[in-house]
Amino acid sequence: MPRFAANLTLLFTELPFLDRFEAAAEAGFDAVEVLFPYEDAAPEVQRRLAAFGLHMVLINTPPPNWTGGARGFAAIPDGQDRFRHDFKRALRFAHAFNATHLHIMAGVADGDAARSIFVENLTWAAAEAPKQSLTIEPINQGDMPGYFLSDYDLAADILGEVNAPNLGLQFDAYHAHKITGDMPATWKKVKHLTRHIQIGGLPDRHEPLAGVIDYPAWFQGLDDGGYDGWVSGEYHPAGRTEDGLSWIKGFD
Ligand SMILES: O=C(O)C(=O)[C@H](O)CO
Ligand SMILES: [Mg+2]
Repeated sequence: MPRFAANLTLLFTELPFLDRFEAAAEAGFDAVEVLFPYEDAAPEVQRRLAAFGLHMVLINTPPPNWTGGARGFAAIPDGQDRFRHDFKRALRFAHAFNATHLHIMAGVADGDAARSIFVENLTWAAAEAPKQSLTIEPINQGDMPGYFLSDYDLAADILGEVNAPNLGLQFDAYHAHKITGDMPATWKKVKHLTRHIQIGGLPDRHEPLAGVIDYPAWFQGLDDGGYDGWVSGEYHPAGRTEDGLSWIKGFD
């Protein structure tokens, strides 16, 4: 089975944020990710990671206000100062947590100006943080209307143009199905670009079980294909988080 991580922004929300680390460790996870770990003091998060033997797989560059606010600044033509300021801050958090990946959020934008500023900002970020793995993630338009990056061909083109060794694709299987209608075929096209995977069930982004996407078969394919990155559960549990974790235990 792949190496699994728990997204603590979406999982274990029965508990206050800082208590989710212990719950994830007790449920059998060795690693976690947190979309926006900017509201709690970094040393407190570090303490929880160490206390429960957890690795931080990923954090995101910050939007100012996640609830109904911006979705990032990397592709916003007049948002370059904001993006660079936020990126440096995000990098400090990523270093403090020893996070494997930092996901750069593009924001809501479209057109040629957005594409060129995205390439420019990614090129700058990759040079600014040569030792940090950076990712970009296509997100479906239904969940995030107007998000700049919602196309895998565009993501592949941009990665090719930036051509930085520390920048790669974040492949969210739930978004991939929503965007292309054929997640396994999309995976085959982009797996060579991918450095992090997230998963969730279809159609409602609940547990990643067998269904529209045959997750048991796909996990086997990841193993057979030698994928050695993390696979993170990023979904809204249908009930109690602990009751829906058969996917980390071989679907028993
Ligand atoms: O929406 C997702 O799938 C993500 O992974 C983003 O990081 C933020 O929502
Ligand atoms: Mg995702």
